[in-house]
Amino acid sequence: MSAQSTVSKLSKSDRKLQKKIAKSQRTLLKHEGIETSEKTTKILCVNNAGLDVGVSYDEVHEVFNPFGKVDEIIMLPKKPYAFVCYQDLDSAERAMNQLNGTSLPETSSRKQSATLYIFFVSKVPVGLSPSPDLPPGLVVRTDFVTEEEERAFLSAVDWGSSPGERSELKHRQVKHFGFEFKYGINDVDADDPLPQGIPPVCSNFLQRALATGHVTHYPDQLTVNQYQPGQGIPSHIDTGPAFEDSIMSLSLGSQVLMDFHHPDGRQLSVLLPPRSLLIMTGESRYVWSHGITPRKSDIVPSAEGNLNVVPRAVRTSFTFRKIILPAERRRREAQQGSENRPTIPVSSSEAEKLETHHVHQVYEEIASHFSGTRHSPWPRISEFLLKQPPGSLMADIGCGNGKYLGINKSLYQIGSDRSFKLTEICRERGFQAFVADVLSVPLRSESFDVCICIAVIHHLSTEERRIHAISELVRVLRPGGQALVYVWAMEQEINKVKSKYLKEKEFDGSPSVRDDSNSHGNGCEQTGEDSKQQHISDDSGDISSNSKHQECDVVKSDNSCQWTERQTTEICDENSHGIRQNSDSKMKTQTHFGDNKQLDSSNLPNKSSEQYGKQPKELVVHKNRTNFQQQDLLVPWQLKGGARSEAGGGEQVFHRFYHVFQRGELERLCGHVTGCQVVNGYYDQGNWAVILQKM
Ligand SMILES: O=C(O)CCC(=O)C(=O)O
Ligand SMILES: [Fe+2]
Repeated sequence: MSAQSTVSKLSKSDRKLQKKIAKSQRTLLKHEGIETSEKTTKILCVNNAGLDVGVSYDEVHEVFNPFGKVDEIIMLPKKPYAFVCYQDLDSAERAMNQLNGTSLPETSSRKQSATLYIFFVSKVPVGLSPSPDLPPGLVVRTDFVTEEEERAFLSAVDWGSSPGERSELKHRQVKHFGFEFKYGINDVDADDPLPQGIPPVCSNFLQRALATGHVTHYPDQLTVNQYQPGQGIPSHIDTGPAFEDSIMSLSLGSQVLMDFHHPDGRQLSVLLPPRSLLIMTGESRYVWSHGITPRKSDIVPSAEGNLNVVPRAVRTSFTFRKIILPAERRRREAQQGSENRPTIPVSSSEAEKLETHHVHQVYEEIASHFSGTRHSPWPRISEFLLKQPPGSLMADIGCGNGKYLGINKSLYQIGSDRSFKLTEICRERGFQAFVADVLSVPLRSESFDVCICIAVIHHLSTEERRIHAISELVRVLRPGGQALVYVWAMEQEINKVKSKYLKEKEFDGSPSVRDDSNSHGNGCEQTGEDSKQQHISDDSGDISSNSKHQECDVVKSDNSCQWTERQTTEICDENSHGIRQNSDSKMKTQTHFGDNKQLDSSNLPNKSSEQYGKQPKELVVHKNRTNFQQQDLLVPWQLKGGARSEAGGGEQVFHRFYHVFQRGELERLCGHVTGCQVVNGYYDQGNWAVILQKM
């Protein structure tokens, strides 16, 4: 019988189901990179059985378990699908045949019934199976110790003795040798060695590890971690100033997938088989964070290319490090302090670099915490929006968490922000938002009646770039259209009246996040301390940092994605240099603004290089709630009250670049942009504002 005649024999409802399944497959392939397998596999991808649909783990188990032994159910935060992994192919096939197209009924957490569309998978999202690539500086040597050595290592650790040297952390058991790693302070005390040094059983192994050439110092500190199946370690970077560069981890007893995250959003999972040695140096040690997602099994491709679910057994890892002695540490810190302090950029490429590190990456990291402190719209901005005639087309360039997108519901409005995570928050709140840089707004010229740009331009680090941003706002406006621009003012005290930003200090004597009324990205709190690389395996009970990565690194849910794409293309100027997210590489935060030709070839004044000559001028860290001492500075943002960075928490203090504006400066910059005029300029609570009109 030909395939054609089989198809024609299908009932109408079967054909409808086939269509729905095919559509579901296409969506998951396009947006999540999940490929359907033609062959039967043990792993089913079940669309509409995910957490995002309001389906629980128990429900999935109850429905799929009757068809055979379920090894693992994997559900990812904010995803509409689940993976059901069976022990054998027959069970997976039976479940597929019986359940495809059936529905889970409505529940209190699910307003509608959920129809299941199921297919076999040959590939699972990044993070669930090992990647062939490794972060730079990372080496994995398989079979580095024999089974006999493995047994000897394991029996050298007496878990029962020496209370104080051993701790039962919520997610694993830990024992230290040489020096205790103190999780409370994320550091070691070099002046307080433990009575027991690295066990002699390790000597032979350590000689061999040094002979690989990847390790430069003989270790003097050992942390033994023991994980039961289902346990893990939160994502972290081992404290930079505490240990030398090379860190080694020997895996014993069980395989595990170790997850690596780059601050730009890339993520990889590395398979660590039992008896393998992992060595982290350079970028993989200092820039990427590593962690283990608490799961009972790992998905590992077999030699034939099938996906296998491999249960985890008890895994014991020996992590060897060399501590940096206090005098050397002080010397390095002093040297680093003078070398690494960012300077005021004198070229476009320096400016890009500074903004990447001290604006874009910071907002990506602090997005949720930042958004949580940004609720109340500023009255004069609301007033401006409410004045716009119904049906006007409004763009909010640098819309943050979208707090101005819902003010005037009679407008057609769209937001853009450089931070992917902030646009995601906008979408969760039901607003349209896309990722774009203010220097290259992918909106058609002369198409908007009104646009606002609140607390954005002060994050640009040269005058050319600030002028260019204003010219982008003017470009998208139709003739007669108006733009409202707000920037942070250098003057925080006018006629002896202090801004709310300064006054906040007097409120309770300490800076806090309760400065929502003074929003616009300025309100922040300070510690006065410089940020440090930190070891954050605090095990304070929160392992959510791991799942957070998965949440934020996968592509947007298909509905919002299609919706946003459609809206963007409708008003997108083909010729503008828009940022597009690269959903294949999942490098959301490393999108660069396109073509800066306009910027470099323009005859705009190059103030920065003239002004500061050839000597690099260091950026100072501003002390929050005080008057500004200079115009270009770094403003600290501290994650507080249990807030964690999106990358898992390592650094708690972030520094954002600001150029605070002097009186008249914003108007002067607008004067460099042709085709517009300033119709109003005013001071509003520590900010300078202008209303520009396109001529
Ligand atoms: O278990 C492992 O392999 C890693 C342990 C680790 O990262 C640590 O203790 O810092
Ligand atoms: Fe570590």
